[in-house]
Amino acid sequence: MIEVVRGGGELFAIAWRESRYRLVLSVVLMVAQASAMPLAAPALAALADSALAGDVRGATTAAVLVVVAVIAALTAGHFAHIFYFELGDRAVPRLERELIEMTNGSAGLEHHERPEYADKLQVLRQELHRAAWGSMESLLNSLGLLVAISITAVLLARLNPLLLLLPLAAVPPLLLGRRAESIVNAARERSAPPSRHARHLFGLVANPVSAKELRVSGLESEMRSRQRRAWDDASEELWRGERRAVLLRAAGQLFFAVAYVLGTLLVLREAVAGSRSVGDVLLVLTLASQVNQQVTSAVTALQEMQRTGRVMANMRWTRALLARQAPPPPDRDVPERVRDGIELRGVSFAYPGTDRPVISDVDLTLPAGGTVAFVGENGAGKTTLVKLLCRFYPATTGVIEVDGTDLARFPVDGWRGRVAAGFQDFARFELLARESVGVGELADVESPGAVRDALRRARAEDVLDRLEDGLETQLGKSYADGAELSGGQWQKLALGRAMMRTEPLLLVLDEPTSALDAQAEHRLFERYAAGAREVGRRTGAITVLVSHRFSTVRMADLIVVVDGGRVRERGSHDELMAAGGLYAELYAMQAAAYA
Ligand SMILES: Nc1ncnc2c1ncn2[C@@H]1O[C@H](COP(=O)(O)OP(=O)(O)OP(=O)(O)O)[C@@H](O)[C@H]1O
Repeated sequence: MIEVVRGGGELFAIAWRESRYRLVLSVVLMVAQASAMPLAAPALAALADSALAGDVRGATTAAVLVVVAVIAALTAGHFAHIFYFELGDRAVPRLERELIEMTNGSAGLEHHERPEYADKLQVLRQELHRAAWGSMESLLNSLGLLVAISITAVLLARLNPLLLLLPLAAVPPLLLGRRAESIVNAARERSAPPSRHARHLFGLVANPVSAKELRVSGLESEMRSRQRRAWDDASEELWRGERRAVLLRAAGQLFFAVAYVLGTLLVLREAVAGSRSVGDVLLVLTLASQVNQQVTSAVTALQEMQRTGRVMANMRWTRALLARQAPPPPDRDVPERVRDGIELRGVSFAYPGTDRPVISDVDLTLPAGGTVAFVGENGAGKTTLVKLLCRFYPATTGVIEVDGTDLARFPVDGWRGRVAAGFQDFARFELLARESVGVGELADVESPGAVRDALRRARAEDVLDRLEDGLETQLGKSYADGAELSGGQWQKLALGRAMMRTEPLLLVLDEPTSALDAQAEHRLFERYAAGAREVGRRTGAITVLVSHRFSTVRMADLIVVVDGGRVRERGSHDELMAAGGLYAELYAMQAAAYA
């Protein structure tokens, strides 16, 4: 209940900030609508009694009041709708903006690793529109209902205090309604993982990129049946919750129906005994049926408000999670150049939500101006080391220092502004080709010269030759006239993007050329290494290269062999070959495979 009140209050505050006059008008009109019907009941009773007594004047006045009340009940809500619809419409983008800013504007990627974050985000995505705007309606409805219930209670109490039990009979349906809602909520959260899995499988089956693999491996029907099973699991979970909820709500309504009949009989008995008028019987019949209506609306409004409460609570949870993740306030400026190097001391790391360390006790120096290659088998921890260097996550223990200063003391944005990176799982920006590359350094996105230079450094100019309008070609299948590129071409553009920063302190190339053939990669890195040394002389920039191809790796100044999250060997190619360890073994194996 506290969550409902808190969520309602937060929504009210958003509406107040968005437009005060719309909020005030909505409240006034909704209250007018809600109180009109209970007020029409005594007017109707007076009409009946006056008519029976032959009092034409009294009957006419009462009839006018009834008409006015009915007109207000029929129209005020519609006018209110105009205003609160706009309020809801404004609240949605406001909440969406906050959600986008929270999830994308945070410093790290930690939250993306948490399953409970994924679950809450899914609920938020599904419910945000409905909650923001449906709840604006139910918030105002609830206010109106509160007024209507109060008027009804006073009128009933004047007839017979026992009738006050009638609104009280609304409590069990309310409680059962709440219970039903939490059952549905729990079912929804339980169904989120299988439903996410089903969506993922649907994406795989529908995606042209995976379509090739699925067909070659004959996986289509297996994927379809898995997708169906996951969907069935999610639906079954939801339906089970919904069925239980419906039964609980029906039981609550039945309870109220019995109370309604008893209440009516109470006044009818007094009327038969002559102590009550026909108008009184009419009054109780009308009011009691309204109480029923009010209860149903209150339950619905409460359910809707619970949804709002949950959305707002999820927003608070996400806000708090991201606030916990916020890095400590920076107290050092990012240096203009790296003098000595980057040093990892006793660095260990486990992904958030897991306790298995994937990096253990790493002590490593990446010398300024040098090219360092990380090699090792799949899952060894190479990419994780790169992510730590980019400050996507803080190390669980240990410290990473740049020239003796803890990396965590620099502003995250400042550090990232001096990191250039190309990843194996690169993004495909379906923009103009110039923008798709240029966003690597936003300040130069409008400069065709800077973009061409970056593409040259990435040896990716040839991609432009195939584009009708060169740099100004729209890319991507989402556009009718968009040019679709091959995987290798997209990757070359991503590499060009990584080359947009001309003065990085750290350049990370995490298998950014896996879609290229080994020779192309080798040539690219030869040329690149020469350029990197040049930049290295100027800014002390360190290049970190992750590759499985030893022909590329061997040209690095320092090769680090990562194995099971630990540094197993380090040295130049010649030193490691002479040592005859894991590197020499892997090198020989690959050389034999290519021979
Ligand atoms: N987001 C994540 N959450 C939990 N564990 C992860 C996550 N990403 C990677 N891991 C685990 O961390 C370990 C190291 O993975 P990492 O991607 O760093 O290896 P890698 O050496 O780069 O492998 P590859 O050569 O296949 O790219 C693996 O056991 C992997 O399962």
